[in-house]
Amino acid sequence: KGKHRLANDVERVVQEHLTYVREEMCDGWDLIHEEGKMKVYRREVEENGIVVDPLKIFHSIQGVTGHEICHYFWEYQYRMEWETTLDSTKIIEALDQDTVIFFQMHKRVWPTAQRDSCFWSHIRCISNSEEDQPTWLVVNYTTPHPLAPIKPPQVRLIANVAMICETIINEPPLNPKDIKRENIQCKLAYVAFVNPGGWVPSAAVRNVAKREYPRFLRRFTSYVIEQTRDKPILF
Ligand SMILES: O=S(=O)(CCO)c1ccc(-c2ccc(C3CCCC3)c([C@@H]3C[C@@H]3c3ccccn3)c2)cc1
Repeated sequence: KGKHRLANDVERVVQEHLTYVREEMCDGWDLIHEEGKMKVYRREVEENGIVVDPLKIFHSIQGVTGHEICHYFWEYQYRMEWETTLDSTKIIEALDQDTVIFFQMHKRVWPTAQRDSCFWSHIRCISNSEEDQPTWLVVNYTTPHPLAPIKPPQVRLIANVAMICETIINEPPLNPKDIKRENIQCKLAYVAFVNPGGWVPSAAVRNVAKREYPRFLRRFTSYVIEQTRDKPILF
């Protein structure tokens, strides 16, 4: 199938994330939260008085693959089962079998006005040298759309989010068919650049972010572990 109208944007943003995720975590990033294997980093950034702190979370999940994490993160039908911060989500356009456009209504976070979001969501497998497992990623990137008009008082979020996953196979058995879930783990990097799209009290949005991102990742990864427990491994 030919290239869709946003194919070049998707390519550019995916490459940016792939370059950026490997960036050293020293300069200017504060470790703001740690629980188990999850490390949450943040940089404090304000644009015109609006908090737009970039956020980076590194996590390692036992028993699931990067493909499985990305599958449940990207697929529409599971979203309301793990996303607790949404009032609604729907696909308003499919650009190809790996790229769709979502429109979402986010639950209101007092005292801020209600947010909505419209973003293309792209899933991709990047097979590097054949001996390792491939890298799977999902990118969610804000885009305007005629079916998602801005409707004040709702405020449009500006989000650029990536979930980038590697699959590690510990002590691979001779026959790949014998790989068990206790031999695999997913190492993920989650990057979120979210601009609330309108004024919010800095302290409020920083507290919400500090609480909600780890909670969302905890809940999402537990959901994937549950969903995949008795299923064949999806590499
Ligand atoms: O990973 S995703 O692409 C999953 C797609 O469903 C994604 C995750 C989170 C957001 C998000 C949306 C709104 C808000 C705020 C801004 C002012 C008032 C609400 C926040 C702030 C950071 C805090 C936050 C973090 C996580 C969850 C909810 N709240 C984040 C958007 C997309």
